[in-house]
Parts: sequence; structure tokens; C-alpha cells
Amino acid sequence: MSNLVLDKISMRFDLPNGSHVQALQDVSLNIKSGELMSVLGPSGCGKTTLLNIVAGFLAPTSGTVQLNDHVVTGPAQERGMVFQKGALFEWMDVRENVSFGPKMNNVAKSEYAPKVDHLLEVVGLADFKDKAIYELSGGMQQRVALARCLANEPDVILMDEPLGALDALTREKMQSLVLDLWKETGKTIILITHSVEEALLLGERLLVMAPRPGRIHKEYRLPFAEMGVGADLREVKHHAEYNETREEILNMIWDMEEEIMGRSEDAA
Ligand SMILES: Nc1ncnc2c1ncn2[C@@H]1O[C@H](COP(=O)(O)OP(=O)(O)OP(=O)(O)O)[C@@H](O)[C@H]1O
Repeated sequence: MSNLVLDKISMRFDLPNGSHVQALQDVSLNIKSGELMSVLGPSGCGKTTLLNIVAGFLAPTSGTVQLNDHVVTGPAQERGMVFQKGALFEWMDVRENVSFGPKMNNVAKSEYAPKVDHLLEVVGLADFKDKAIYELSGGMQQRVALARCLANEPDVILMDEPLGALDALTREKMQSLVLDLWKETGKTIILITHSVEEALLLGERLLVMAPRPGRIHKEYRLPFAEMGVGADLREVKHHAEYNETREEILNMIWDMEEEIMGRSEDAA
């Protein structure tokens, strides 16, 4: 079991002009192995900072992240990251991109090659193995990024707006793919998104964060991710509870943004 435990994470950025930003304050979370959690919140509420701390790219000012009973002190294979875009190696073909992690870890080619082929089939790129990255659409590139992350066999997959740069239809297809991968692999997934709809569809736990200081505002436990596995996501969106929760969260984030704007007008 790979429980991920965040204990009172705070992050303060000291700025050159002597002021500071309290990006996160006392964020505590216990995420069970195999949970799918989406994170929403107005711009600047610390979503990316939180993900970067879990990834080990940033050390928190105080608090700890623990995975599998050890404290996270830096990046490691057990925590894979999928970015919005631009993280693929343009000079390698699709198969080489996905093989990169196991190759760097000195895994024998006879061992990783069949796994890479399987992953490329799972993400629907079996016929594109030898293509260069620039030959692929944005959606296909994100499929490669997902397969590359999975090839490292992480316990936890961290996604920072992974579908944010895609057109609406491709995004919808990729949302289904994320749900299928979640079910097939049983991985723990934390996904940041700016889309309330996406957070509802891709979060059996949905965290709404609030800014200044960045903190957890409200948490939901939702049935839609489970309902959406192998199903038509548009059907899920017709569910009455889906629409009620969507309205509630939209109003919540609207109010937070109004408050932020009010505060900056006061300061001006
Ligand atoms: N390296 C840094 N130095 C100074 N301030 C930072 C740094 N990184 C983030 N911040 C500040 O910390 C706060 C949280 O930023 P973060 O990027 O985590 O928010 P976010 O919720 O992901 O925002 P967005 O939705 O716009 O991506 C913001 O006020 C941001 O300006």
C-alpha cells in the first residue's frame, strides 16, 4: 500500500523586495493507494506548488510528505509527473520517449521493450511507435507523456493541467483515457485542473483550494469517476448530483475570485 501523507505543509516564498508570498499554509492530506484526486481552485491558490512539493521538486518551508512510510526529500521514480506540454524529447521517436526511463534505470531491453509496446497499445499509439514527436497531434503527445510516465512504474502519478492545452473533443477522449488508465493500473493519481467539469469527472476526491494563504477550502467525495470508467462521459454529465455539485463549486470559486479582486482593488 502506498499511502501518501501530507502533514502540515507550508510554503513561503521570500521575494527580493523583502515581502513574501504564503503559497501554502498547513495543508494536510492522507491519500490512499489507488485514489484519484482532482484539485481545483482560483489562480494562485498554490495548486502547482503543492504538486511540486509532492514531486520533490520543491522542499516545503515546513511540514513533510511521506510515501510508503518514508519522507520525500527529492524527485524519485515512485512519483511520476505529467505536465501540460513540452516535456517530451523532440529528438527521439515515440518508442524511445516511452523507453527512456527504464533505459536510464539500466532495465534490460528484453524486459522493458514488451512493456513499452503494451503501454503504447493501451494509450492507442501502437501504430505510431516510430513517429517523431513533431508528427503527432497535441492529444497524441499527451498520450506519449502518459505512457512515458507509466513506463517508470510510479506509485503516484502527478498531473499538472495535463489536458489543458487540448481542444474540447480531444480533451473529452483523454479524460476517458485517464479514467481507463486509473482503473487498469490502480495507480494513485493527483490531477490539477482549471476546469470544474474535469475535476468532477476525474476526481473520486475533489479538493477545492483557497488562496492567500493557499489552503484546503472544501473536499468532496464523488461517484462520477467510478461511473465514468468505460462509459460515455456525456451521460455522466446528465446526472442531477453532477450538475448540483458543479453549480456549487462554480459559485464557490466565483466568490473567491470576487474576494481576491476586491482585495486588490482595496490595495490599489
Ligand atoms: N518561485 C516562486 N517565487 C515566488 N512566488 C511564487 C513562486 N512560485 C509560486 N509563487 C507564488 O505562490 C502562489 C501560488 O502559486 P502556484 O503557481 O502554486 O498557484 P496555482 O494555484 O498553481 O496557480 P495557477 O492556477 O495560476 O497555475 C502565487 O501567488 C505565486 O505567485
